[in-house]
Amino acid sequence: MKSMAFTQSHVMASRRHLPGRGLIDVDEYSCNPTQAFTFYNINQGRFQPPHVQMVDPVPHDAPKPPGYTRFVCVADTHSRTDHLQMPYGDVLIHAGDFTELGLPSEVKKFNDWLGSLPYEYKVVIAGNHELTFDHEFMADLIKQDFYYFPSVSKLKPENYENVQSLLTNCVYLQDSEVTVRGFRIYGSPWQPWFYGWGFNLPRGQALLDKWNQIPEGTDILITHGPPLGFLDWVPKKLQRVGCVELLNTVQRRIQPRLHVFGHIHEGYGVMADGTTTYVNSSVCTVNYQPVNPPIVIDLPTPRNT
Ligand SMILES: Nc1nc2c(ncn2[C@@H]2O[C@H](COP(=O)(O)O)[C@@H](O)[C@H]2O)c(=O)[nH]1
Ligand SMILES: [Mn+2]
Ligand SMILES: [Mn+2]
Repeated sequence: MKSMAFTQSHVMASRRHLPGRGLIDVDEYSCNPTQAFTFYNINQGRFQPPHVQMVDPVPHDAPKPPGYTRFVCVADTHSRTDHLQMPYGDVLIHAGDFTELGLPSEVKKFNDWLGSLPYEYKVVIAGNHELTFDHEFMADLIKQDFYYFPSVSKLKPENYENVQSLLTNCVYLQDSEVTVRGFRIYGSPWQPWFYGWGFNLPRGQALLDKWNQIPEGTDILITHGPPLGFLDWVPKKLQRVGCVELLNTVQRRIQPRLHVFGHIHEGYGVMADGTTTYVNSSVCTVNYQPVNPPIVIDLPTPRNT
């Protein structure tokens, strides 16, 4: 795919030509995303240029155009922010996996880092590594005889029950929304089951039930995992692992301007489909080295703000 310079006018022009928005059903290829990608690519050209393109992110030193809001997107920092160079911007978005295990000490360290950053707004969701944020996961964990996560298992409930309250330096979203600078931003931590971490759900109806909670009119969607076909390739397995129902929800119902995620560290980068810009902002590589720079995206600020 060839790279293009991202312009919002390109997006606005293409948005008008999309088919009507509809209710999403479970996809027939839901449980096999690699097969889904192949089928939809060959039969529908769904992931092909000219609509689908790689995008060059905005250089960190580029001046912000007048009337725009600058978003600085990160994910998968995994408690490794000490040497991260953060660019200028208005709104920080963190798309989950800010810790290794969701230990309160890690959450406090992350919150201190957030407090040191100058952004006007900081919007954060959890990922599968924020184990203590998933109450059902924690309830199951403490019932088990064999503990997969010993340092988490030995936490006392009173030390993690209100772990969200440690995030005093950001807006934390969990299947919820916030409006900043006129942008409606919705965040959700869920991703397809993979080795029983936090916020894991089976592919199909269970995940679709979560995506059905995303309100129409959402401008910016933050999820931890990618949708099918956008920055979701796992080279070591030769697999696409994005969520098919998330793709259908994004393209056919929500059509946000921006979708920010992480989780698949190998997929770091930016793509667009003519309506939505997709950002995999994983800072860590697959070997958990925090070397990928934050991704900057400029969007025109809604006029009535
Ligand atoms: N084959 C799959 N690999 C996956 C999936 N989800 C994650 N991964 C791999 O793990 C790393 C890191 O993820 P993390 O959540 O532990 O930080 C990711 O980069 C992939 O290599 C999956 O569903 N299928
Ligand atoms: Mn991660
Ligand atoms: Mn993850």
